[in-house]
Amino acid sequence: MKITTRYDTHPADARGYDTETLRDRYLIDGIFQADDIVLTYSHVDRVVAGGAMPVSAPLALVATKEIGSDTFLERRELGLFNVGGAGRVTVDGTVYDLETRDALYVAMGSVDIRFESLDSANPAKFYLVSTPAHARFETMKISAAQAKQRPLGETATGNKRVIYQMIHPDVVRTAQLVMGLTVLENGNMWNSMPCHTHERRCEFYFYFDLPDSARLFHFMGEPTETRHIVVANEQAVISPSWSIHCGVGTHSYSFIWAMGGDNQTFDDMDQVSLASMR
Ligand SMILES: O=C[C@H](O)[C@@H](O)CC(=O)C(=O)O
Ligand SMILES: [Zn+2]
Repeated sequence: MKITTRYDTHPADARGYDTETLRDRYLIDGIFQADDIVLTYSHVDRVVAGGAMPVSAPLALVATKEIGSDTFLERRELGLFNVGGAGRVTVDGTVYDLETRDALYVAMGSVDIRFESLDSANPAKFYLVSTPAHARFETMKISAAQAKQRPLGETATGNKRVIYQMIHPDVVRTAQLVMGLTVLENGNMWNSMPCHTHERRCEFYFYFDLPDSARLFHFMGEPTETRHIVVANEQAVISPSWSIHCGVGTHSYSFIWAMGGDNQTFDDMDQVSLASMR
């Protein structure tokens, strides 16, 4: 298991970042490495995000010095989505089989968490997001069919998509974590446009279903100081609470969003008018 630390930034400091510094601070690359768990410990709401890709043998989630407790979930909760082949997650002996796009919420206090692939020729890829928690709720598997679906956008504006709210207060109780999947309809390229901020919560965007030859331009920054990061398939972007988060691809794609912070009120975004953006 590998874990890398990222620190938080003041919006006024981020204005002066060049491309390399922006990528170093906000882009998470190398999420899926065969037979390894690769994590980023962010000081943005202490979110830990990354991937587990078991191929030849099961992988176990263990605590590191960064986590600061005896077990990874002693004072944390975990949300995960399978974006690869059929996979299995075992939580303290209970087995959860996850097809691609199925999600699992793992409760605080769970001790023994193992990831495995059902077919090593088509390995599972588990995208993981963990936030601090101080109360235990129930571990629960959530399939895309169980999600609260929110169709949004239209073809004329290139943003026709369905938001699947999966780890969401209407579906499963959590301490703070909220997660879901957004799928763009083929031929639609814009996500989260018109865009928004929410100072009450940070957000992490993990982009996938993007062909290797395609790229996505993820926009971030204060609404009047926008910057962009060029993103490839299976990369993630850290969005501090002060930043917009939206993007346009050279091909349609999907992404998993995850939020942590003061509330779980999905619809309290501060909408940004296009005319005010710079
Ligand atoms: O605060 C909410 C999050 O940014 C996402 O739910 C937005 C999103 O998936 C979209 O508009 O496509
Ligand atoms: Zn948002």
